[in-house]
Amino acid sequence: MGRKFVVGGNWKMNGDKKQVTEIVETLKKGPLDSNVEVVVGVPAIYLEYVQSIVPNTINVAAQNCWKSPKGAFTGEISPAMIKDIGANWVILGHSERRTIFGEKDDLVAEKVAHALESGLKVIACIGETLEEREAGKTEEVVFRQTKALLPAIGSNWDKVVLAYEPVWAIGTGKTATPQQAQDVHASLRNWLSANASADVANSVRIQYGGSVTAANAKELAACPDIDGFLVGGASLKPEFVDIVNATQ
Ligand SMILES: O=C(CO)COP(=O)(O)O
Repeated sequence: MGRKFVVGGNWKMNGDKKQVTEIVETLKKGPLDSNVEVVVGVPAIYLEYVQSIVPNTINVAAQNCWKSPKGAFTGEISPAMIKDIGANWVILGHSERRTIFGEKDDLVAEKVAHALESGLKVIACIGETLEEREAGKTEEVVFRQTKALLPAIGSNWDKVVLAYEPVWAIGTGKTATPQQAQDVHASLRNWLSANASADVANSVRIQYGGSVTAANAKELAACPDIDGFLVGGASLKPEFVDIVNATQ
């Protein structure tokens, strides 16, 4: 097993040049647990700048990209462009992309396939809404979202991190309990064992995201099937260092 803990900071559409510089300074001071992989999800316009100031122990991710290398797609960026400025990761299928920008499972899958083909690593996000959870459909939804990704990922599971982010826990201060998160992560692993392979199920890292803070990170990190976090609001604050170090 030995899944390396991976913590992502999704800055979303926040920060200006001064603030992103300060965040990077805080991360450089750390100290950050060297056993943890750290990825910062940066607004497109600051990707190259942040890539130029982070130490090589910190990875930089775009928060979205398009599904082809170039062309008449006004306002979009391609995996080739992300790679060109030296970043190696992209976050895809975030619930805000799905709900606000109408991205469906199929489009997310096409983006994942193209990003992987282009040599990027992918944080692929899945998660149910409150309505779906209350209707008892959590597993049905996360399995459907993951199933759409199977052909897109193919044999590239080692380049993929799954982020389970229940939509009702994002930005709400309402964290899933460690048990709720652990249960979904464990059933995802069972599903992957049956639908991908036992090896994929054992080796893929599954992050939890949704109102993770320094105060709740340790308890969540102690769950056997939680292999990291995707952090929104708290990734803009110094407490992100403590979240990275939650397994210490
Ligand atoms: O959406 C998230 C990370 O991608 C979670 O956001 P919050 O940590 O602000 O709830």
